[in-house]
Amino acid sequence: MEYTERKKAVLVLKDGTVFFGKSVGVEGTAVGEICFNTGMTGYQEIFTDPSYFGQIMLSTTAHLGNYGVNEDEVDSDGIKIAGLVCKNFSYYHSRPNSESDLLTYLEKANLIAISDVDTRALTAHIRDNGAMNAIISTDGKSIDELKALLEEVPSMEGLELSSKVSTKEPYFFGNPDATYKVAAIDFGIKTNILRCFEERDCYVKVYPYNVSFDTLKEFGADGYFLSNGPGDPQALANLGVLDTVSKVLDAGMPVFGICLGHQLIGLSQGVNTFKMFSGHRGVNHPVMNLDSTQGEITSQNHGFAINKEELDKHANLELTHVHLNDGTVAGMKMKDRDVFSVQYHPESSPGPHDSRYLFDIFVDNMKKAKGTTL
Ligand SMILES: NC(=O)CC[C@H](N)C(=O)O
Repeated sequence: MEYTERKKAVLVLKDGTVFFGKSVGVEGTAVGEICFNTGMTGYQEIFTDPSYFGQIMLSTTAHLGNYGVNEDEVDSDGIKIAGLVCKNFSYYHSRPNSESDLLTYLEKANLIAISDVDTRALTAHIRDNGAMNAIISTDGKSIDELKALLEEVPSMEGLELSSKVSTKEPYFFGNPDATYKVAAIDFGIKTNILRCFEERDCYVKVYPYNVSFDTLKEFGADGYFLSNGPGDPQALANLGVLDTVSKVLDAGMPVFGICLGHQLIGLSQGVNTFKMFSGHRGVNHPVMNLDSTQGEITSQNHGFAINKEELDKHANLELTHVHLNDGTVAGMKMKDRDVFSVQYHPESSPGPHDSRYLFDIFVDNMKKAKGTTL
C-alpha cells in the first residue's frame, strides 16, 4: 500500500489529549502506558525488550524503519511492546545486512502502529504531565469510544507483568563447558544479557520468575543473576518472589541484578520502590560511578526506582551509582557480601558499552568465590 493511502489513526491519552496520525499497517486498537525512548537507533532491540511489555512505545527519533530488521538484533522471541507511535515511518530501508523491512516485521507480530504524529509535542506533553495510559486506534473508532476503552486499562502502578514474559520452563544458554555457571531468574530477561555472560565464559541456566530457591540451588551455580523485566516491582512481592530473592542473597554467593532485579534486591531488604514521574528510557543517560568518580553513558528503560532516602539509611546497602540528570539511585551494593545491582542496562542493547565492566566484576566475584586462579 502506498504511503498516501494509509488510513487515519488516532492516539488518545488518559488525560483526554488527542493526537492524529496515520496507520502504519495493521488495523486495530492497542492500549498500554505510553512511554518515550530517546534512542536514535536500536528500534528492533527496544521493540523486543520484554521490559516494555504492556507499554506503547513513543520513539522520539525522526525516522523508524530506515535500516530494516535483522534477526541478530532481537532481545527476546519477538515484539513485546503493546503499540508504537512515531514521526516518520520508512517503508523503504537500506542496510547491507538487513534481512527484511520493519513493516513486515511489525505486521507479522500484529503490532498496531501510528506514524506522522507530532512526537516532539507528545513527548513534551508526557514530560510535563507524567507517564499515563494511552490508546491508539487505526480502525476508525470514535474518540468517545476510545476514551471509554481507556477507562478499563489498569494503571502500571501495581501491575505484575513478569509472569506474562518469563520462560515457562528452565533453559540453558552458552557453552556447557564454560568456567562459570550462573543461575538466572527470568523476570523478562533480554537475550543480550545472556550473550554478555556467554562472552565471559559463563554457562547460564535461566529459570521462570517463580522458581523456588531450592530448585535454583540444584544447578550448583557460581553466581546468581536477577534479570530486568516489566511491570511494578512491588507487585512481585505478593507472589513470594522477595522471599526467593532474600534466600539468593543469603546464600553468600556473588549476585548481580539489573533493573527489575535491582529493584527486587532493594525491596527484599526493606527499601521501597516508587513510580517515577515519566521514567528513563534512552541510550544516553549519564550516570556517575561513585567509587571511580567516572561518568558512564548508559542505556536505560525503567519507570520505577529505588527510594534514595531509605537506601541512604540502610545499614547494609550502599549507593554506588547515581543518575546525573535527577540524582536518582542508579546502582547499589551490599556491604557485607558480593551483591551489586544497577538500575540501568549494562548489556546496552541498544546503547553504548561504557558499563559492560559490571559483567566483568560479577565474573571476577565468581572467580574469587571459586578460589581459582584462572
Ligand atoms: N528494564 C526493567 O527491568 C524495568 C523495571 C521496571 N519494570 C520499571 O519500569 O522500572
